[in-house]
Amino acid sequence: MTELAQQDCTACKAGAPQVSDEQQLTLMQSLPQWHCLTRDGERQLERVFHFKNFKQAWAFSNKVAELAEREFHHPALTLEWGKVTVTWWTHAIKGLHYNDFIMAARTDKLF
Ligand SMILES: C[C@H](O)[C@H](O)[C@H]1CNC2=NC(N)=NC(=O)C2=N1
Repeated sequence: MTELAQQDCTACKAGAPQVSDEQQLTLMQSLPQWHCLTRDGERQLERVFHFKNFKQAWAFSNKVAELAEREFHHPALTLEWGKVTVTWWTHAIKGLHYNDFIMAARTDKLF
């Protein structure tokens, strides 16, 4: 099986299937630093990345933003001194699509 981070996102629009609970369990094994939570009824993937200072956190958040724009799939990013919280989910389906797991794996490669 191709590593998650090597896979490409697929075009996703309203009506696309969310990943099942079983798929989620399997996929999360490749993302040990991430956790799955539910906010406003929507499943999301989230990881907090830690840095020595604000400047390093800022640089990392820029890299994630550039990745998102390239793939046209965008996270929530919370930038703080020494910390970046990255949250992936798919707005169009109000939950988790396979793309979100690919993007989380790609985010790990930027760290
Ligand atoms: C208008 C809509 O948000 C856009 O078509 C794209 C852009 N980036 C996106 N990013 C995420 N995470 N989910 C989306 O549904 C999404 N849709």
